[in-house]
Amino acid sequence: MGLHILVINSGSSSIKFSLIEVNTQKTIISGLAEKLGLEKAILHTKYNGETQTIDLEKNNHETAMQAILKTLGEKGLGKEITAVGHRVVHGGEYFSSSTIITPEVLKAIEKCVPYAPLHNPANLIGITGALQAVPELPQVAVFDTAFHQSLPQHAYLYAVPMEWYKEHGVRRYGFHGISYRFVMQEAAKSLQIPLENSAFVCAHLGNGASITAILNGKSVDTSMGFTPLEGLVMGTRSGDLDPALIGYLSDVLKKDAHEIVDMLNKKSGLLGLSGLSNDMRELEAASAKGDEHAKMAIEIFVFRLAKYIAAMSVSLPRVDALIFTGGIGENSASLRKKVLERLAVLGYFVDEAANNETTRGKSGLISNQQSKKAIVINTNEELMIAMDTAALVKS
Ligand SMILES: Nc1ncnc2c1ncn2[C@@H]1O[C@H](COP(=O)(O)OP(=O)(O)O)[C@@H](O)[C@H]1O
Ligand SMILES: CC(=O)OP(=O)(O)O
Ligand SMILES: [Mg+2]
Repeated sequence: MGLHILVINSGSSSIKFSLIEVNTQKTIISGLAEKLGLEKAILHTKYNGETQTIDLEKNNHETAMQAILKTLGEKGLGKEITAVGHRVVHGGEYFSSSTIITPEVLKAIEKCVPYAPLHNPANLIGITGALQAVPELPQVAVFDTAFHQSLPQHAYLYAVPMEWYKEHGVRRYGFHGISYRFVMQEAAKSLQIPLENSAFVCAHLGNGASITAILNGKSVDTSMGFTPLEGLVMGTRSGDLDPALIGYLSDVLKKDAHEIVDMLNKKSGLLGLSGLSNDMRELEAASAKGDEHAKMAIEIFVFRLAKYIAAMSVSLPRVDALIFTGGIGENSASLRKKVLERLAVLGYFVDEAANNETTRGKSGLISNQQSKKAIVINTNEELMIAMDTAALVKS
């Protein structure tokens, strides 16, 4: 019997889980506990092609973790778990790779809470919930930031007083590293390029969106910064803007800086522009029906992304391939086409047939013979977490 890893991605109001058999890379069972902290928390489970939904007795993360483990137990899967792997969003400068969770590791993750007040507290609750529920199992933390610890100083420092970096950790950290690590390996395999001698620009376009320049398997530049707010236009996040806006808006809206930042995180991006939705699928449907705001939101998303692809190209000596991943990158053929059209100046040209609707959700090249290579790669953050966890537990 191979190693079975329970992967936990604990967010502020949800816990996503999957049980992964590492040797076969199969997901045996997966699910989502949602509406935690709200009125009626529920747990959805997908097993053997069937979906089951149950109400949770209490609406907190501990109850959700217990319910997840109980469900695994009822299906006879509880005893098979070898270890638990957790996604942790912010590891600061403490972690450049995944690590077995010890009391010291927990303390370091706690120290990063002020850097990621939306994410790290939820990650910690997921970890403590699992430690309470299955104290006998090894637990591993896999960080979104770790992959970007290879950033050179010129890419991670902001042009602000140096004391801010030295005393307060003000720098660009970068995120989505779990996805980038998985996707670059898959891209190298698919293009038959050795990873140690490769140069990729990789766009991870999900609800959160970022882009990274990857040289020889290492991050050398990335669009997200001190927090996951910087860079591209996202579902509900603004991405880049003039920081002077925070002072101005604080005055005219009579809100403090934290409230403004909260609105930049939760009420901006595609949602703010369209006034309709943070969801690209819904915006594409609305745009097709003539909704001008949805159309504009998509255009701004595409424009910023194309600009960033150009910028990231400058961080590399050459570009072997442009990679699209994440829910939008993997599924939206029309968005990829719009982006490549803006990149003709860099030598990218779409292959209409390869990039058509029937290739939705599939990995593969989408550029034509004359073009520099552009490729879609499906990400799998859960599998990456499971593989890291298995490797640490084995060693
Ligand atoms: N067929 C599709 N066409 C366009 N956008 C899609 C499609 N499928 C998923 N998406 C978009 O992908 C985004 C979610 O990406 P995903 O990577 O699943 O999110 P998360 O960051 O929450 O993991 C949403 O904006 C969703 O609308
Ligand atoms: C770090 C981050 O932005 O994560 P997500 O895309 O899951 O929101
Ligand atoms: Mg995501």
